[in-house]
Amino acid sequence: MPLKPWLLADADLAFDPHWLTAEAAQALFAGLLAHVPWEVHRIRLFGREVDSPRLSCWIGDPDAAYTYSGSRFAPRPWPDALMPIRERLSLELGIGFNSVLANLYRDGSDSMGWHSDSEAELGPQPTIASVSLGATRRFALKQRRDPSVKLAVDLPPGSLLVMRGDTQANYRHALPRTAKPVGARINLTFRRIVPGVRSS
Ligand SMILES: O=C(O)CCC(=O)C(=O)O
Ligand SMILES: [Fe+2]
Repeated sequence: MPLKPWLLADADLAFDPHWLTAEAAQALFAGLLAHVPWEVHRIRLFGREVDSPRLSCWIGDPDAAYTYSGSRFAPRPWPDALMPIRERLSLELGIGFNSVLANLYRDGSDSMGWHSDSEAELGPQPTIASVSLGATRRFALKQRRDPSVKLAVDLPPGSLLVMRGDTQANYRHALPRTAKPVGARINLTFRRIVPGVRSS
């Protein structure tokens, strides 16, 4: 099924609920769960350093160093299982993705707060390709200028959400916690770090 555009003012979003087959999504989920060196990243929240409420791993080419939530991460090497995914995304979207942030939400109490992926290393109009695996969780977008302009959507396993153009400049997004009993979810956000650019 092709990527379908999603209409949201001043954003550029596209979605394919079945980018991977159920079998491929399940196999990738199991492989990454077992083999990615998951760690707790520290994030800055209201001026204080705290553990982020999820497990993460920053993966990328050696020159794709990245600052995330105020901390600088040297990327881990690419696991074999991600190479075909990276290839296919780069071909389909015409972007040389050189890094991916993998997040593991162990259950409904793991989450990601409101943010936009607007670090200087990503350039002014970054294309971010988000692949979801495991449990379905709700993803939310909220316009910066008028927070009543918002969208929430369930991201099922095997789905691909592409955020590009001015989406990061005009919107924040989040993966809210949920009281519903849910299993583990892995999300992969493929990015292109512009070599040589770094934020302060
Ligand atoms: O888990 C998600 O769907 C979103 C992850 C995200 O926003 C990020 O990695 O920057
Ligand atoms: Fe994000």
